[in-house]
Amino acid sequence: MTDDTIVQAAGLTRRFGDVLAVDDASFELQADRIYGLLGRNGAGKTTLMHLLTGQDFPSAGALEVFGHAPAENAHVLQQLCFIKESQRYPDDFRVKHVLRSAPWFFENWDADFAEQLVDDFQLPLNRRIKKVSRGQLSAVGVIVGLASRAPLTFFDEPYLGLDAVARQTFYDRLLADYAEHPRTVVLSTHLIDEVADLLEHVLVIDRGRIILDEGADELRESATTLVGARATVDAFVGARDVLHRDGIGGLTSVTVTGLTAPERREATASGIELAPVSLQQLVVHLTRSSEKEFA
Ligand SMILES: Nc1ncnc2c1ncn2[C@@H]1O[C@H](COP(=O)(O)OP(=O)(O)OP(=O)(O)O)[C@@H](O)[C@H]1O
Repeated sequence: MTDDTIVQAAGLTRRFGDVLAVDDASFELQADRIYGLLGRNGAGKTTLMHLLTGQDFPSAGALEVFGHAPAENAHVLQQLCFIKESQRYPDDFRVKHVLRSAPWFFENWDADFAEQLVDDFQLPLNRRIKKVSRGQLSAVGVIVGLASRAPLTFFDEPYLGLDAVARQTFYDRLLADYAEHPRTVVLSTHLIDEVADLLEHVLVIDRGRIILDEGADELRESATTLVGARATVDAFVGARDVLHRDGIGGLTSVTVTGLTAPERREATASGIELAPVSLQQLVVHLTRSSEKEFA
């Protein structure tokens, strides 16, 4: 733990009957960093965020957010913002009412920034929330999440219904605003490649367990795909840890972890091509190999 640690989870567990939605998770979140919380459907992402935002209680384990258990703790909760797709609003609320009430909940609320974002996303301020399109509803969430400037902001798959242009606007505004107003952002998403450049740290959860907790740069450098003649590649790979293997005819492509600089030179010298592995590929490989372990 460092002075910058704002979340500390040790053995955090949430059980629903015989389902371990979060299973013995131990990790920390640091101040002023953008995290990706990645995992397959049902992996436990939303449950973990519910625990971190005090909307649910752990079955076991210890959890501190800004130094305290988050549930029913006003001091902690006022520093959090949780944006989720299923957000409910009062029946008669219009878009403008959501934005007008936001300053009651978020002390860092920036109304000018919110107004600019309304323009960016072309939101109809006077329309009833019940009548806005799915994408517009997501945009309302994105605007609240950004303009609240909460010290710890969670976006749980915020993009549903947003088209590609609007998603890019979200990523651009998030990055620009984060540079001026650093805070901690946790982004849960399936669109890993789209957000890969945004993320500074990645947590991968699989069947409730944290199977990866690493800096995005280290992660990108941690695996390489070797492409070349099958015999040459196989000879080079030897007994290495293989994440993925693919091939067609005499050509093969093998993804391995942990290549040193001299090993990379050696591979290139023997005619093997080295290709980077995208974050998405890496997460897919990792969750697949963890599936095999369970099998
Ligand atoms: N209230 C609940 N009662 C029973 N089981 C639950 C409950 N909430 C979640 N679960 C189960 O816990 C597991 C984790 O669910 P969770 O919603 O956290 O996953 P997720 O990673 O957010 O999935 P997705 O990407 O599909 O949204 C799933 O197996 C889910 O069915």
